[in-house]
Amino acid sequence: MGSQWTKDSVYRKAMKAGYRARAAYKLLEIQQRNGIIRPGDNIVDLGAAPGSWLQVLRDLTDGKVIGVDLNPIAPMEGITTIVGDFTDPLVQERIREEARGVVNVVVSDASPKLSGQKSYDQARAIGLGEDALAFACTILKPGGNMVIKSFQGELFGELIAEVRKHFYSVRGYRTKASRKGSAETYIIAKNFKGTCDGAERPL
Ligand SMILES: C[S@@+](CC[C@H](N)C(=O)[O-])C[C@H]1O[C@@H](n2cnc3c(N)ncnc32)[C@H](O)[C@@H]1O
Repeated sequence: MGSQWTKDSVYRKAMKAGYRARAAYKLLEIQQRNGIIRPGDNIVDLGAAPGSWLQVLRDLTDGKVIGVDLNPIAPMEGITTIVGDFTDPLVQERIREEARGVVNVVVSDASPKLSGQKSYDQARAIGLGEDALAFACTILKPGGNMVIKSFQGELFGELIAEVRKHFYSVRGYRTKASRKGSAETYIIAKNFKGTCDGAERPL
């Protein structure tokens, strides 16, 4: 994960366990506390490289798992990977084709390259969360669940309000595996209403 990821104890634990990144523990905790994934679910993972969430997802479901990232993801048995920008309509079309009809869960751990300028980085991260939500609304099955990586800050409230328009149950959740002092907060959205703000649902 580049130089942002120092070799702290969670990192060392993850490497020992065979995970590709320490982020695996964030998803494991999210699942344990929020039960977003059921066995048999078909899942799309946005911003999936290097692939530790995909490793966790593979163990949680027998359904189809699709990982998408700007960067290549080293091959993983039983996982479909797509290299591309998930906001690109052509990439979205490929995801739809691979999903072949039913997506029960969308998880997004996507984050932009950080510039170090706090408010600029937060605005871009929130924008990416909005993009993930807009896309998820076009592929998720009604009743489906979603996880969106986000950051606390002035725009966080707007994003969570937007998510609430589309899901019956929504909460912010900070994982213990997140770095100390980080504003990182995941939005846990359950029970998709099936509405898409007038946008077409191609599936
Ligand atoms: C924190 S990493 C994800 C770690 C991953 N969950 C794991 O467990 O290995 C964030 C990823 O988001 C990706 N990303 C950012 N914007 C993206 C976009 N528009 N489309 C696809 N991937 C994106 C980055 O390339 C980066 O690999």
